[in-house]
Amino acid sequence: MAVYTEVSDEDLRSFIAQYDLGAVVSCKGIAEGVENSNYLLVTETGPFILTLYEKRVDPADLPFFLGLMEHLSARGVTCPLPVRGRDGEALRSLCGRPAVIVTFLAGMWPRRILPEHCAALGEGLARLHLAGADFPLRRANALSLDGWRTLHAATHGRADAVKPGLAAALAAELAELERCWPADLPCGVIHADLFPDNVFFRDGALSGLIDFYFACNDILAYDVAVCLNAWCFEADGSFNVTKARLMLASYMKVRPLSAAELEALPLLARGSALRFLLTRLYDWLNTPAGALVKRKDPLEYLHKLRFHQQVRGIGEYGLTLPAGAA
Ligand SMILES: Nc1ncnc2c1ncn2[C@@H]1O[C@H](COP(=O)(O)OP(=O)(O)OP(=O)(O)O)[C@@H](O)[C@H]1O
Ligand SMILES: N[C@@H](CCO)C(=O)O
Repeated sequence: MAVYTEVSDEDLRSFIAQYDLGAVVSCKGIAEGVENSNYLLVTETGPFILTLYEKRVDPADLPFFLGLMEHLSARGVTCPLPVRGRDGEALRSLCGRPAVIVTFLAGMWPRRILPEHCAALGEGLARLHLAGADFPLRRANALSLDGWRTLHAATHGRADAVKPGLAAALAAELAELERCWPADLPCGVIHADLFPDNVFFRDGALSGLIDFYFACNDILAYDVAVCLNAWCFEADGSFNVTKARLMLASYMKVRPLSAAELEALPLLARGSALRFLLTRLYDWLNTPAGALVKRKDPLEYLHKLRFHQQVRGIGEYGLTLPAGAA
């Protein structure tokens, strides 16, 4: 469970006194997520989410994340809205951590992913990309090539303890991606972590997106590749081409992908697989025994990386190149 920082009743009462939310009715740690401490906070005026930002969030990035949620929400993308206190500020400090209250989104993330979820996700992702186009703040992707190199250096020495040969496989893949990572694809604001547990559905329809704390400016099709990995593989490791085709086709109805973006997908999917393999590996090796957080399996992403290394064309993702493309 992701509650790294315990908040005492007294600290919470004086924190909430800075808002017009009424008195606290209850505040319970949420047993999901791995990055930040999240609480379901119920006050006299309704439910909210209280987040204390932990390890991977640089406080200097919070204006980008919070501003982005406000920007997207104003353009019809349903996502949490930061709640401002009486002083007009949304971002403050609690228990020595940066902390924010955001609005509560109704809905549930899908525990069993169906093809129709993938179709809705594709459309939602494309709408997010269009809505983010005029967001004025910028944030580089801290978990792209340079960040992977740093994580690689921090995990290299112990990777083989997780799986023999993993260290060499990671070194070779990182070197290859550094050599041929695309430099001229369309960029914009991406979510960068749009896994099923960050997408809520209600009555069968996508009802909202959460967890913008990896959002940044990067290659738009990289976000599509993150979703291919997170949504289109089955629990047994097999790739579900029907889900991929539906996701990509729905995305392209809202924001068509160019031939160059489509051709780059296998490479971008390898990069995305390496990103989650490295962050999971780092956490695997560095999460203290007894921590109240469930470590995610890095090797799931080694398997996905291997899959994309074998892909020879986007036909394997259920698509054909547009007419006239090389
Ligand atoms: N605005 C919200 N409305 C409703 N529930 C929310 C909201 N924000 C977070 N939650 C709940 O808290 C859980 C964890 O939130 P979140 O995914 O943001 O945490 P995290 O630690 O950043 O996780 P991750 O590992 O996905 O990066 C979600 O799965 C959801 O159940
Ligand atoms: N979505 C990430 C965890 C949060 O970054 C993963 O599954 O590894």
